[in-house]
Amino acid sequence: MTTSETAYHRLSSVPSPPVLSVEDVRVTLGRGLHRARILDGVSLTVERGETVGLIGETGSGKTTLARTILGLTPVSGGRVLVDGEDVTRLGRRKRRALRRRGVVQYVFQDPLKSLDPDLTIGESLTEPLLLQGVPGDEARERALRFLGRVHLDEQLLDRLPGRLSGGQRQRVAVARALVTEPDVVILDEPVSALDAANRVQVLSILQELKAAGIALLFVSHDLGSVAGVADRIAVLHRGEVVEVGTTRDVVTNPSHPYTQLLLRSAPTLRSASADRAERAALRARLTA
Ligand SMILES: Nc1ncnc2c1ncn2[C@@H]1O[C@H](COP(=O)(O)OP(=O)(O)OP(=O)(O)O)[C@@H](O)[C@H]1O
Repeated sequence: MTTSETAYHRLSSVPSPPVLSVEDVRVTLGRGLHRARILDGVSLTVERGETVGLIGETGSGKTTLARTILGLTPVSGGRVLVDGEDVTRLGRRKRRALRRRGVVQYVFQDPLKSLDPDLTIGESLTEPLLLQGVPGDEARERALRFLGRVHLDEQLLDRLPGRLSGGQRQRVAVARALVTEPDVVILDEPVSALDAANRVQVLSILQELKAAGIALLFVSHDLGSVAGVADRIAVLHRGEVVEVGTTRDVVTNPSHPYTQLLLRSAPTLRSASADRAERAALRARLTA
């Protein structure tokens, strides 16, 4: 959907379907004795222009869900609709075509994974567009525009990623995810590897993208960084969504013990660090 179509849907009374709809997804991975259910009946939607935070501890299945949305991990049940198209049923050729269209983009925790170390920043930003057949001049113009959107100077265009700071690299990775004007961007721990100053900068860029109506799925173990950006939060625990609600509701009135535990472990959301005994008691309830 183009930007003007998105604006039309926002202004008109025509209900627009979610840009991303994960429906009762089950994923089983591993072989033999190590085979395990990693996602168990996960459902989640991201509406146009909405930012959804997906939070959960290490091993809860966040990256597996992100990979499933990208069509990289096969499902054993359920479906994933991107702009109404079930990406779990696509053949390899259609999946590649969908990827080339850049409808869903992905930003990794480590920006070096999103950026080819041998390509200049300019080449990294224009590559997805040239693959789509966008003419060189237009691709360069767009690359420059999106570099500006992440508040980076055009002088960086000729540099290699290795000559940028971690924070600059992550902003380039965000710009690269945006150049194809995707319907939804998945950000997998986008600020976890950054220092405090860069974290604040990237989070404020995410706020701007959100204000510009780009749909974001912000994946993180850190409720604190997600809460400042997300409209809604889904909590993943051992492969199941145990709670989903508006950020305000989840933060002020969490219903699941696991969410309560995450909140008590997020010092930025509490005036004082929580009592260790309180957290231990919640953990005991979860493992009981
Ligand atoms: N290919 C695989 N085969 C078997 N098990 C896997 C595979 N990939 C992931 N897992 C397991 O699935 C579970 C969820 O992993 P996943 O990486 O999705 O979690 P996560 O929430 O993203 O964690 P992290 O924050 O550490 O990245 C883990 O227990 C992991 O060991």
